[in-house]
Amino acid sequence: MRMVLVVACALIDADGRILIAQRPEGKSMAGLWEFPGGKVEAGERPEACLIRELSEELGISVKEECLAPLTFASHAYEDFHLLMPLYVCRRWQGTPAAQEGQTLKWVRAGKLREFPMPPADEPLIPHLIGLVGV
Ligand SMILES: Nc1nc2c([nH]c(=O)n2[C@H]2C[C@H](O)[C@@H](COP(=O)(O)OP(=O)(O)OP(=O)(O)O)O2)c(=O)[nH]1
Repeated sequence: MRMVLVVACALIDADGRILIAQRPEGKSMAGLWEFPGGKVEAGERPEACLIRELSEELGISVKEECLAPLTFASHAYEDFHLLMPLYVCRRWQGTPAAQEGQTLKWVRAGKLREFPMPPADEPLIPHLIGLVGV
């Protein structure tokens, strides 16, 4: 099966809340809440991809040394297999604001289950709860 590499990031604020974004209408899995990030382009390093996506999607600037790997998702969708490293980041420049029509929300890790997420993301939640608490 086709393997798709997507990098994603849990931004964590000073209160320990995590930023999620709602996929806009017209995209696959529209309406579901996800971690900011996106597909790694040919020849691109995953960390560079994530820094690019965070800038494009949220208008923030992140330094590579502020990205810490937490875990990854490995999930078989119908038409591709998703491999998605999840980084966490507690330090960035600027204020995250939706640049691409998404809806953003800061939520406690223990509340993530209240927001419908892609099936690949569900196993990530306990790792985030382990990191920041409920
Ligand atoms: N950014 C992000 N993508 C996720 C998450 N969980 C998850 O299954 N995905 C999937 C959705 C998409 O298939 C892919 C990310 O693609 P993308 O955001 O760069 O591009 P896209 O929506 O335009 O892609 P597409 O699905 O429409 O082809 O990874 C997540 O938490 N964050």
